[in-house]
Amino acid sequence: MDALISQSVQLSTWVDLEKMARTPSSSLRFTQRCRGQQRLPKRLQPKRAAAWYRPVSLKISCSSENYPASVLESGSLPASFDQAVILKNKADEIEPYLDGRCIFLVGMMGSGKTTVGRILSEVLGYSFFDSDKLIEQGVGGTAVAEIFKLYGESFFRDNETEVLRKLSSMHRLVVSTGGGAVVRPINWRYMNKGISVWLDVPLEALARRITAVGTDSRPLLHNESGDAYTKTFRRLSTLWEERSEAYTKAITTVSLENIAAKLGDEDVCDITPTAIAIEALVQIESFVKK
Ligand SMILES: Nc1ncnc2c1ncn2[C@@H]1O[C@H](COP(=O)(O)OP(=O)(O)OP(=O)(O)O)[C@@H](O)[C@H]1O
Ligand SMILES: O=C(O)C1=C[C@@H](O)[C@@H](O)[C@H](O)C1
Repeated sequence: MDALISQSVQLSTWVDLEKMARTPSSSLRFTQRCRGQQRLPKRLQPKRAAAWYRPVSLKISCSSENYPASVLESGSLPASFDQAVILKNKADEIEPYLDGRCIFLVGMMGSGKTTVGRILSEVLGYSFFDSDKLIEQGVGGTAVAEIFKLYGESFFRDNETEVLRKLSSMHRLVVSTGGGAVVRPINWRYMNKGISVWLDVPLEALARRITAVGTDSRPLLHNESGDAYTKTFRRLSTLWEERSEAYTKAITTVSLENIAAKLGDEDVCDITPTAIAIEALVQIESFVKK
């Protein structure tokens, strides 16, 4: 036990968070889906994810600076409209209301916390942290799957709580949390010092994304049988039953089904990370302006 304790995260020594947080993400790039992409049968679609979106130059886009950022709320977003402009306008509009509060993204594994979190940090001029990565650094660069194997899940969870505690005392961060961070009530005390945002993605879409990138780095998906999609979907369903209620403790929710309905998309997998980031800002706005 002593050995375990001595290996637990010493945040003050393993990473200078304060210093890193003073350096906001530098590359300001925005993304947009390639609309011309050929449709494949659903089960073959996951590989689209990585190539889905292309960078959009903000300089070119900014000509339509005063376009109403509430366009997504009204559900009237034209398919070809430059989402990067809407995103940037919305970020500029709400940033002063945040008062430097951190944004904690929660959601099942594969829900896009890292992808969307990076976009949000860039447009808000915040720093981005991935709590899984911080835990790995704290355990000498050991991968999450290895930490589970060597020391067990509760060791991992203790370190996760410590990381969240530390991050919650800081400002101007966007944090991508681990999929299971919602389970411990104490973590909510830390995350809700800032603004928590639940990315609510249907299980089928999660299973497709995760199958596309593989389950090696996700220890909780290792013990199922069957083909990759089926076992991922099955395990996600069990985790969902255990956790769905916990996710509702988030201060705000971004539902991909709601976005799909607003945009007229029939498939949640067609929603770009940029559109999800816009909706996150819209939801955060309704909380901070309350
Ligand atoms: N809107 C999206 N559409 C399609 N694919 C996406 C979208 N958002 C993320 N992805 C893809 O899904 C996978 C998981 O995304 P990401 O790593 O951002 O999720 P996460 O919630 O941080 O996952 P984890 O909790 O397991 O670390 C990645 O391959 C990413 O490219
Ligand atoms: O859903 C979960 O419990 C996890 C998700 C990952 O982000 C990691 O935090 C870890 O693999 C556990």
